[in-house]
Amino acid sequence: MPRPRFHRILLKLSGEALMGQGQFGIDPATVASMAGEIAAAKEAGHELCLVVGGGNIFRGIAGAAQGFDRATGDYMGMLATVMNALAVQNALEKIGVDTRVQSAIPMSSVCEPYIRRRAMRHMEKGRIVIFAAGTGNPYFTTDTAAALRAAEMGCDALFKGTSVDGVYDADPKKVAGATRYDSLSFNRVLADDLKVMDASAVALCRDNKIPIVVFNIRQPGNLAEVLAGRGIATIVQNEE
Ligand SMILES: Nc1ncnc2c1ncn2[C@@H]1O[C@H](COP(=O)(O)OP(=O)(O)OP(=O)(O)O)[C@@H](O)[C@H]1O
Ligand SMILES: O=c1ccn([C@@H]2O[C@H](COP(=O)(O)O)[C@@H](O)[C@H]2O)c(=O)[nH]1
Repeated sequence: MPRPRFHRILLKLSGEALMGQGQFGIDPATVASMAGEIAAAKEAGHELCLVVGGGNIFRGIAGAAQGFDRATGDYMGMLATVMNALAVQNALEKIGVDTRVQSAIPMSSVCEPYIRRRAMRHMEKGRIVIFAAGTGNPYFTTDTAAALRAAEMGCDALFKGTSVDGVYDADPKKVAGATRYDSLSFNRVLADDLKVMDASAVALCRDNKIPIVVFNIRQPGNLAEVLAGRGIATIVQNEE
């Protein structure tokens, strides 16, 4: 069954997707190619805002495992998302797309602070707003930031662009033969503890009736396909 098309979307880009074939950091060619796909989505008439992850640089939980204080590690992770946001902004502006980066941790010499009404105005003017520094709070992730900003911006859906092509009944990177869902309910994701996204993000989308579309952003051309309601992806939504 074709999935619905959505007009205003929040696109969550996993930090890992920016690594390309590398194991760490930012691959400029990968970021440029993603920017091209985002620009095409805008050309196709979608209103877009972005949340960028930081897993290609630093995750607080990994830092804690190495002996960092968890909250300090989380702040380091949030700063990593700012670097990624600037890289995506740079790539978009190189191809003529008007953007603004807004950070949940104010850093006025680098980018705008997050101001909801200002972000809305940017979107009305056709700019792509890139939300950086997650929620600004430790013990959260950029998935929750994506759900929060999607609700605040009145988005019709949250598209999670990641390194797997949907939600499976178990982590497909760990369990051979895991089965992919085409669609499933928020409550099923939570009840089965499916870890493709953290529970707080899923609950926030459920409570605000924002469908989540999980798809593989690493596959060239996939963003356009999935936005058009085609291609391989999983839609998570409320039961009818
Ligand atoms: N049931 C499941 N279905 C699909 N993927 C799952 C599932 N359980 C765990 N995963 C894992 O979830 C990950 C998707 O999250 P992702 O890697 O995009 O992390 P992120 O924290 O959102 O981004 P970042 O790379 O910025 O940290 C995949 O790597 C996948 O292996
Ligand atoms: O609201 C937030 C968002 C993120 N963090 C920290 O940043 C890293 C990177 O984000 P990912 O979602 O893993 O890509 C995350 O591991 C946290 O350490 C945060 O503290 N608060």
